[in-house]
Amino acid sequence: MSRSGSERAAPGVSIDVRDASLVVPYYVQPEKTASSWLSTLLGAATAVPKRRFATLLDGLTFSIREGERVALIGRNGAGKSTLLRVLAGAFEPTSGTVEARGSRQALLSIGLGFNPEATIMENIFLRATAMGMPPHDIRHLVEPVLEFSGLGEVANRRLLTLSSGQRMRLGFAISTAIHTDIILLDEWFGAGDAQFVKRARERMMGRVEGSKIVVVASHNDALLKKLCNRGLLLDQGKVVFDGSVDDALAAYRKLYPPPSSPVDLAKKAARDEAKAEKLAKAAKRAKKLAILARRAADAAKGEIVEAGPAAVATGDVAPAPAGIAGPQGKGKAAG
Ligand SMILES: Nc1ncnc2c1ncn2[C@@H]1O[C@H](COP(=O)(O)OP(=O)(O)OP(=O)(O)O)[C@@H](O)[C@H]1O
Repeated sequence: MSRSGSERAAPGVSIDVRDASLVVPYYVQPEKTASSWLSTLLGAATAVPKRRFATLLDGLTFSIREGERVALIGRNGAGKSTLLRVLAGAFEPTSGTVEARGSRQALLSIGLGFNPEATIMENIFLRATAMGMPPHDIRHLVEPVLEFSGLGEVANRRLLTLSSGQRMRLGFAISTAIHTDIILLDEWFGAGDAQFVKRARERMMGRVEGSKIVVVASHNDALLKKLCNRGLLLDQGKVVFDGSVDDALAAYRKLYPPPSSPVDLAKKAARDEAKAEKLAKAAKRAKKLAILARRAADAAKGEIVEAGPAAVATGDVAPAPAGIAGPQGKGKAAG
């Protein structure tokens, strides 16, 4: 790793993670082989699930300072979203510490924290309260949120009457309505109609530019290169590389080489076929040479060879004369 996690904390906006781990319990059904649907049903109803523990984050230590825009890189299940949740304060690490200085805003799950029975207006209040905003600030937030989400006309309808795209708009509008020092983003999303997506992107870029620390988890290399100036590579809940985005992406590709494209696969198949053809030709030539060599050896011993030159020329193995069986060159014709 090219950066040390033991730098001293500087004043200002920062995130310090020290030996943080997150271990969670989960339950698994015991494996059973049932002989009939009835025993399958009974087994499922009576089996006691077993408790296991999963280490989602494993002894992470790093610091993020003002001006840093960190890309979280890693394959599916590496722990990126879990780490973002820990950085956002939604999950407490089971050991170690996470200290964040500065106001934080996380865009993790846009629809999280909504009450489907409450109206859109009420949901704006609920969500903004959950984000820690004082009531007098929330009042100023309502109009801009309704305007940005384009839901002003239906502000008094219950949330459950909205489409999923409309809910996403509302969630996005609320989450990005305020400026914070630290912004935590999970994947770049593109839901909604093209016009909204364009506005959402513009707003997001504005928020990213106006934030002092940005942490973004994404599988979009181009986006990460554009947004970030530091890359953390996660693998199985551990930070396995910390450095520039380009170097982190290169380390990721080294760890998990990308699968070949269909074009590459077709080219490789053609190369393999040509190689196999070459090998077959070489084997045929070797066979001919072996026959010629054997004949020469037989001739030298003064024996009669029972194969015509045409057969040898076409590459076929010289047949034994009819009625006489046995391996070639073993003196079948001599008797
Ligand atoms: N509540 C849970 N109980 C047990 N395992 C969990 C739980 N939540 C997540 N996991 C596991 O933790 C691991 C990390 O998940 P996480 O969502 O952080 O990965 P990720 O890097 O964000 O993946 P992706 O790129 O797919 O979004 C996964 O193996 C996942 O199955």
